Amino acid sequence: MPRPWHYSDVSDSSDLVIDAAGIVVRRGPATLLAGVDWQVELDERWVILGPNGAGKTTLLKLAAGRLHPSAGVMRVLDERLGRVDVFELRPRIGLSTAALAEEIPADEKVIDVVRTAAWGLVGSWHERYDDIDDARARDLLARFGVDGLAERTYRTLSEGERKRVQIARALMTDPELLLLDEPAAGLDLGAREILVGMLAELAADADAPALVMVTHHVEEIPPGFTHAMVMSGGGVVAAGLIDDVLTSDNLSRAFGIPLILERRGDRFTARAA
Ligand SMILES: Nc1ncnc2c1ncn2[C@@H]1O[C@H](COP(=O)(O)OP(=O)(O)OP(=O)(O)O)[C@@H](O)[C@H]1O
Repeated sequence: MPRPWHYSDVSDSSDLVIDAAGIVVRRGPATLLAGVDWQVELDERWVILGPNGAGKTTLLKLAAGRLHPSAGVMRVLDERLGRVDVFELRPRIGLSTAALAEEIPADEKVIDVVRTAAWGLVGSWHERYDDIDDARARDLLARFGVDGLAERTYRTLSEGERKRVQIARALMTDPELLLLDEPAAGLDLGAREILVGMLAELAADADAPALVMVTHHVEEIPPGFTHAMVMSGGGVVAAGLIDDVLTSDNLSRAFGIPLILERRGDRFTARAA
């Protein structure tokens, strides 16, 4: 079976990694996204915020090439969804979601959770790995401070350790775009702060892919994130530079209650007004 991609692949894509114009997603009578415009460049780090049901995960699925718009034009890494072979596009995009994590077999070894991404698999089968795969997987685990757990069974890890393994896995194919859906969900305060610190390091790395992170909590926004989108009811309340978009007004509009957003240094907090 040929490998679907090579680490040395050089992309000739432009700096625009996501270009969404007038995106509508309908499911039966429901409109999940109602005319979303969004552009993301290679060196940008985005956070997407919004209440339950706002359409955040739906937008992330589009960006991951796992959903097509009902209307509008969605280009990801210079490829237009609907015209590109998504199986060629997907290895260029790192994705970490709770739904993907649920597919990891409980008895899988941690190193295999990461390595199998090289084959686009979840769960090892009879695939063979080159030394380069093994070294890359171990480097990524080390980057997230979990290399000492490489031979452990995935199910024996704490939630915080699992989340870090999932992000290491999402980076395995050296993607040009990394999409993280609620990476800090369910973590205790210490585990959250460790993860936020690691994502801040990733955000500061000029060689890192473009980053898009969905979260419910402004406290989880890593330092160094440059842009924000606030969503509500399938639409965009505001999108752009983080300082312009993350305001008490925009959050209050999106969540439907008066909120006060405060920034201290490079971190945010929010509470009811
Ligand atoms: N297949 C579907 N058919 C009908 N409605 C759907 C379908 N999938 C999602 N929805 C609805 O679309 C809306 C947006 O869902 P989405 O998961 O994108 O929201 P979200 O902002 O990620 O929410 P959360 O913060 O709760 O994860 C929700 O109201 C959801 O119930």
